[in-house]
Amino acid sequence: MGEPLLRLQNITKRFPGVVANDGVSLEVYPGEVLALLGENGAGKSTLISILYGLYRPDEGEIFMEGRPVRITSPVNALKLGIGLVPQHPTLVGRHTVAENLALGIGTPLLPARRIVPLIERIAQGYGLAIDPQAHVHQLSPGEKQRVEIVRALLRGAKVLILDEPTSVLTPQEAESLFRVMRELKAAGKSLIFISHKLEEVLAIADRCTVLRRGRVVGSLPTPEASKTKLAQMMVGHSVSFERKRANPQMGEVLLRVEDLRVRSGRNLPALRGVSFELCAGEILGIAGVAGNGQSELVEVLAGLRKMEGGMVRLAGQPLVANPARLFAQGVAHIPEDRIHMGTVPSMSVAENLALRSFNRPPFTRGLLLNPFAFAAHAQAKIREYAVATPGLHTPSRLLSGGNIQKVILARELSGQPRLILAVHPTYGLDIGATEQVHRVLLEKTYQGAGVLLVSEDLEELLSLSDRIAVLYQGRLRGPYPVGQISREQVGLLMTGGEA
Ligand SMILES: Nc1ncnc2c1ncn2[C@@H]1O[C@H](COP(=O)(O)OP(=O)(O)OP(=O)(O)O)[C@@H](O)[C@H]1O
Repeated sequence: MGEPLLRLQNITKRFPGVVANDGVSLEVYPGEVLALLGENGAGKSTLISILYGLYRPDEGEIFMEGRPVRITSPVNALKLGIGLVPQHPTLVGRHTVAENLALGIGTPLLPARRIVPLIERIAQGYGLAIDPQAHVHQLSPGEKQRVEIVRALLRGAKVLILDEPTSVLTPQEAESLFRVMRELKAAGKSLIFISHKLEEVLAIADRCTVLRRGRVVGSLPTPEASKTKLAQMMVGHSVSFERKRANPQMGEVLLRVEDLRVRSGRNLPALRGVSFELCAGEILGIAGVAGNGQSELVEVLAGLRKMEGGMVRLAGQPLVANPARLFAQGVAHIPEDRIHMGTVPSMSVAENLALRSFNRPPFTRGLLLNPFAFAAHAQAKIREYAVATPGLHTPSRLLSGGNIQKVILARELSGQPRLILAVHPTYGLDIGATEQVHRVLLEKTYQGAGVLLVSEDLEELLSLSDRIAVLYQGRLRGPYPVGQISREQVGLLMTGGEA
């Protein structure tokens, strides 16, 4: 394969209480897609942050085209030819694509019009469909991602790091991203691809490197890999991939939504007359590209947003728009913005785990808080949900994304919720944690809870839901029983097409 384009040798990065990267060595060759896999907290983001100049390693060396380099900042990383396509685009919404790409290109005053031909050349060369004159706020998640790819290429990236790039894409958009990735490969670029979705990894990667607890547990060429083998390497034991739903026991109608109309934060119509029912014991999947009314729907049901019109009944009673009362009535909410809405980042893991019930026994003793109860509760939940944390008193902002999600799940799903509003409940979770969340959600339905599952992950929706509905521009299509609609049909409805 010749000389690697990028080589890491014995990279170690320590944080208080954890070794996030422990002697990591890996290499990426020109024209290769390397998948980087690992459980939550395995050290993937830390490694990327080192490559992109956000963190400095404590030990180890990095070589670019055979020469040792020190990556001191993102600007420096780009100069060396390392570009990052972030999970959440960092573009300025009110500017055009060309204006965004002209920003920070090294010559800050490059006029946007001079950059248009450059953008067009790159876009055409790699099959990236983007319009340089479009305003960024009008773009879909897939289009924004393409702009980020062009930005990295425009600045001369030879190695492109794609951090969970398909998590916000429809199946059709993901396919077109893969076509672009193949073009980039053919042009000799190296790609580092991070994903928890093993089907994708097998479809696009040339080699897979698996991290566990900060160490490389192995690298293998994709033709020698399988889902079972990779999962085994990641979690250290075997994992099953069967369709998970069996014998739903549906009860009475639990939630009835009639002609619901809601305005968004920007006072635009977000839901334009949505009606559906959800039964006790049922999982109703809501598919859709982000921004089509999903957030507003869940916020209304969680008591966080006012309705403009229509009716919502929970167990026959009109819904009271008060989050604390709804929680007391058994409505659990796994929010979309888990860091800001789901946790208090500066509070400890133990405190975050008790946030919903800290003012009740056993957490109170008379007028005082009982620290032993907090600790005992936290220890039990950390064990049950396998939260990787240096300790009970670690502020939750220091946990990896997946582990913050586990803290929220552990808190919201304890007790006996009747209605679970689960928004992307496994977003960013590794396969082991995903399995566990799925198991808990299924268990809750067997105990009679109804689940509204909002997800962008079609595999998840199809493997868990009993029925699936699609939100597109504030209108609901379906619900359809899950056996009667294919993955491709859901994908088409998500982009406004006909199934
Ligand atoms: N700034 C920090 N301070 C302290 N600990 C940190 C910091 N950043 C990461 N860690 C810890 O380092 C370990 C590796 O985390 P990292 O975010 O790299 O994992 P990851 O593989 O990207 O996980 P995920 O899939 O959940 O994003 C975790 O135990 C995490 O809690």
